[in-house]
Amino acid sequence: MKQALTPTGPDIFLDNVSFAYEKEPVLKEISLTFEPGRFYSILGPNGCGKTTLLDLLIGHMTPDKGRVFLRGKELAAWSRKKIARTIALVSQNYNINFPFTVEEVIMMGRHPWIPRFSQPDQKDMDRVKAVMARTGTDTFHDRKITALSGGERQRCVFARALCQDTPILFLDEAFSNMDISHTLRLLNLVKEEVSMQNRTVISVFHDINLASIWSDHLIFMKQGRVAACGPTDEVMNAAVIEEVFQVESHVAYNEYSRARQACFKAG
Ligand SMILES: Nc1ncnc2c1ncn2[C@@H]1O[C@H](COP(=O)(O)OP(=O)(O)OP(=O)(O)O)[C@@H](O)[C@H]1O
Repeated sequence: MKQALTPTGPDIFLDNVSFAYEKEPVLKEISLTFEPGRFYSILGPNGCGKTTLLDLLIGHMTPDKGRVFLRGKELAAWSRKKIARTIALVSQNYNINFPFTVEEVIMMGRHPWIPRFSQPDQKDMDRVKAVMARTGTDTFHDRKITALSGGERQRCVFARALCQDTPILFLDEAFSNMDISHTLRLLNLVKEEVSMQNRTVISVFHDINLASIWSDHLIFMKQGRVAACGPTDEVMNAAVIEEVFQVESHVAYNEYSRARQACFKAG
């Protein structure tokens, strides 16, 4: 996946990145390239560094070694506002404890685009309405976020990120609390955004089979390193799953889902 940097090149490029919170490195010598208009999924065991990787890619933390480039320019040189106009994150940890309404929370996604000391204009309001309709959050738009179920809240946070209208979208276990119907609805929506708007999506998944159906590329991580990465059809196999998760599986192409799927057995 690694390639030379060019102005029209990748959206994100990591060059030999390492990072530690304390003494032990959590990410070790990671080099990756993310091209525009593709859906990437990051998979791997608990604690292998998936969320930490997304945090580095959005500039919440800086690498101890190596460099991160966003659209050809080192991330360290980007302002917070410019990053917010370029990358939206649906975080695993979204604690909203103030009783904002759903509509107010989704409108927060427009903030990087609203000039300082200004109010949202008609365009912002229209955008929020359109996203609420697409995500099914319009049915509870006036309810307090603090009074919603886990899945409803997650849909609301997803809608806020979509409203941010960024070319790059990070999803960190963004569907973990959603039922299958809402998960499929939003994954189809994301896929549409990737193909119609040329958005780049990087999603952390625990469900290998969902990742396989929706992703163009898979990145398997293990103990802070990239264990395997490449086009989904090439890396979605039993040997990789066993190496990364230490579980046996049977992996084969499935006609119905039109993707390679893994089966597991008890015992
Ligand atoms: N703020 C922190 N301070 C110290 N260590 C941390 C901190 N955040 C995460 N870690 C550690 O870094 C490692 C990687 O954590 P990370 O959250 O990136 O894993 P993950 O792959 O996203 O895990 P999961 O699948 O459980 O969400 C873990 O061992 C974790 O305990």
